[in-house]
Amino acid sequence: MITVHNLKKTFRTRQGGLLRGQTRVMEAVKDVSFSVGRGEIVGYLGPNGAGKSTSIKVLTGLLVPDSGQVDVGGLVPWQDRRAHVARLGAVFGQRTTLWWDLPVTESLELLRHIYRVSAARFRQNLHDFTELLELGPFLHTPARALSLGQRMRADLAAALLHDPELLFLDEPTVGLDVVAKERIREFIRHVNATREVTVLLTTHDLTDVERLARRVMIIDHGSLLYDGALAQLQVRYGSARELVVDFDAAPPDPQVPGLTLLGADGPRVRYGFSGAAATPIARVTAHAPVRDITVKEPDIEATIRRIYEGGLLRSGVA
Ligand SMILES: Nc1ncnc2c1ncn2[C@@H]1O[C@H](COP(=O)(O)OP(=O)(O)OP(=O)(O)O)[C@@H](O)[C@H]1O
Repeated sequence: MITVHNLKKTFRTRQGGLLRGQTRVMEAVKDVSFSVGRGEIVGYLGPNGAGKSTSIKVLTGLLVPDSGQVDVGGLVPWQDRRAHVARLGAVFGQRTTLWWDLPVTESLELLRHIYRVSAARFRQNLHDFTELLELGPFLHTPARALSLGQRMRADLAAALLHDPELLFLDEPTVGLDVVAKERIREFIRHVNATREVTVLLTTHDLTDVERLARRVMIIDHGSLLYDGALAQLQVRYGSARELVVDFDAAPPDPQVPGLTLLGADGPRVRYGFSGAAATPIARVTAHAPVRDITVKEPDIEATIRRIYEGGLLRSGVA
């Protein structure tokens, strides 16, 4: 569906202040290559200023790269803009594509004309999305009067009305409460599964990624640092699993062979380990009488933070 090869995009800006007049060159995307198959959901992650929006803008045809090849379903986005745009949808959590003063239905009706969606197809999609996203109660409300959650649901319907093959989602759950977030994610999963829509998801909410994407790409300073399975990221770069043990009494020597001692606080001792928990648990219970044991899984948020902070993978794409 998407093939990107050696993509490079540089911005040149005139400096102000002391450096007035000098040109600053910012390599927003340095040398990025990846491909995404039809029907995949891929999380596209990176800290602020990493190069995500720039690469997405190239993929949507809004920006022309300095060099590199991009193919989206057989088209070059910035060359075949009209045909390309007809096949993609986008939702930006931070802003709406709906007309601010128009009732939602009228915005959808306008989009139907812009995208030349047949009347029958429009009726069917509107019916499906109204049901799935529960749009009914606010279809006749102007966008400006919608709650954030309602606005996001209406925007999703608007983005999918013309049956795009590819959907760009930029912070689709930002600012929503947990229930509203889950609803949006459920809908995205549904359209991906039933319509085979390919989804590129940019978000700072890692729960979105965990719930939706099996694959993640991580970009920083314009270079792709990781492209692979989310689960593999945890195995390779996550911190160890943790065993929290409550002994009957504080053990005189909390060290247990084969386990990494992380900390001891009276009878509660924490150990790090990798792999299955059975052996570490057996070792601990053989060490001293135990009252309770819990296994704490490594936190994806912490893993990604470590990658951003330490440039853990900077040596190349994993
Ligand atoms: N039009 C532009 N002119 C000059 N510099 C730009 C322009 N657009 C982006 N940049 C710079 O390119 C770099 C990458 O920006 P980009 O917007 O792609 O990052 P991002 O990963 O999307 O960040 P965020 O998560 O904050 O949206 C940044 O240093 C940014 O300042």
